[in-house]
Amino acid sequence: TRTTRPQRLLQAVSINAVRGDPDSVIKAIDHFCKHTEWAMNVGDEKGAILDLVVMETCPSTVLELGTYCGYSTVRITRLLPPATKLITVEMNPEYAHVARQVIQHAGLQDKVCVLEGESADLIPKMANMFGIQAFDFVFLDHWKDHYLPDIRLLEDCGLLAQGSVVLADNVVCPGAPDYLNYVRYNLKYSSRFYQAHLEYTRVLDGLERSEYQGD
Ligand SMILES: Nc1ncnc2c1ncn2[C@@H]1O[C@H](/C=C/CNC(=O)c2cc([N+](=O)[O-])cc(O)c2O)[C@@H](O)[C@H]1O
Ligand SMILES: [Mg+2]
Repeated sequence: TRTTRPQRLLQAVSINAVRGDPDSVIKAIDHFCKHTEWAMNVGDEKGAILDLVVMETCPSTVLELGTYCGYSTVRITRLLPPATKLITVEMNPEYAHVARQVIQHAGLQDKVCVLEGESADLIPKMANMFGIQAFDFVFLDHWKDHYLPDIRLLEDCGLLAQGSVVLADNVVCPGAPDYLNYVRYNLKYSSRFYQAHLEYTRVLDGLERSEYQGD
């Protein structure tokens, strides 16, 4: 049977990227998506904004929803100090398997936990599973209609604290209007928009950074 896009992306990484070198993994995926086959990774332009927000946040605990092939997982984790942990949630077992191999190729497997399952099922279990209080940084890049229910679930589970930063991909394209409305017109968040383009295209898109103001 034909290979899947994630499998073809992984093959490009294993052929073109240097083992243990996260930047070469990122470059190999961006090259694959620009010259061979588009894939829904956050990409290089929005990825540079993601890098800046991660670096200014200096998070100790990180959550990502929607691992896909692990591109943004590698982007974020390569910037984290040794003691930190990143939890990334992926409901598709085949994508999770590809992501684990991409993360391993980057040499970042010891700093990442790829959790297989649906975010709504796993979020309520995280505090106990990992002995954490709150997430310092959350990256939303899963189904766009899950952004709003999942940020509310994170609040209800006490997994956001004052200063927690939530960064959401694709708030213009494909868009997450209910989520945007919630974080922009709600005193619990201080929100700002970073204009950019949809990965590997000239279509307008952007990221929304929302800082939790505390209960
Ligand atoms: N509730 C949940 N729990 C766990 N994993 C979940 C989940 N919902 C979705 N996922 C996973 O997250 C990824 C989906 C991403 C949707 N992005 C997109 O649909 C998307 C589309 C475009 N686009 O169309 O141009 C551009 C982009 O940057 C995009 O992120 C898939 O790997 C999927 O299995
Ligand atoms: Mg995205």
